[in-house]
Amino acid sequence: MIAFHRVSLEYPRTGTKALYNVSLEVKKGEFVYIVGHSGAGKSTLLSLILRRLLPTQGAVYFAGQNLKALKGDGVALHRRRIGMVFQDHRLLKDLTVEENLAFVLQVQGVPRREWEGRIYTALRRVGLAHKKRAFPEELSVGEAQRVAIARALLLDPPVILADEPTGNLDPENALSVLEILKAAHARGATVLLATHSRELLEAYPARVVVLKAGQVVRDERPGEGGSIRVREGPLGGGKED
Ligand SMILES: Nc1ncnc2c1ncn2[C@@H]1O[C@H](COP(=O)(O)OP(=O)(O)OP(=O)(O)O)[C@@H](O)[C@H]1O
Repeated sequence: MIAFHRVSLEYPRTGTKALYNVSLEVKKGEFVYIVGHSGAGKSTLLSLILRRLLPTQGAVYFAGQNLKALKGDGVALHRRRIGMVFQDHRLLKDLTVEENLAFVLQVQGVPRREWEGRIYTALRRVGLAHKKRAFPEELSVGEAQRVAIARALLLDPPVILADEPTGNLDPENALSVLEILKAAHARGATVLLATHSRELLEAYPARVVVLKAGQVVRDERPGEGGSIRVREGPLGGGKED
């Protein structure tokens, strides 16, 4: 589904080498944690999949297609295949929950007759159908993040990228976000989740890719090499191992 072939990424303005020679393959339907210290390159890796960035060297493939070859509409169509969730909810504050979701459907050209059903399904999946008329500031932090996930899942994208989606949440809300992502995974989505949270990895063991200073230093699936437990260091405890 997603493949990195010897990808390096240098940010041109600062010369920061954020990724170096990363090769990685994620199969359709996999659930993958991306972990590593702050600055290890997790967000950069997700931005390359979104094609917000192009590699300085190497290539990123999505469903067999080199993302570098996408032009014009191709980029927008590519991004439709991806549901993106960030640490902050990024909801539009002057729109209600249902208007926030309708806005996405409008932008994506979904026929108006489908809006109500799609919005209801998406909100029900995150347990917030009863909040459709609330404004973002009338929601708790956890609820707002669940609405943001509902928005990301509106078009049933085959791939979900979540960049530290539980970073602002208490453990209970973090686990409910994980449950929603697990359910999307169970419906067949490929999920990449960048996180510092050891609790998530323990609550739902899955493949773990560890980045350190822009390189993949570990890549383990549950049951492989005995354990997927990641040591104290790479989860962002602040000290290098
Ligand atoms: N737009 C940018 N321009 C220049 N350098 C950048 C940019 N974005 C990130 N970097 C640098 O690239 C490196 C990787 O950053 P990245 O955001 O990918 O790390 P991360 O693992 O997601 O960190 P965090 O856990 O703090 O979000 C860091 O050294 C960072 O300072």
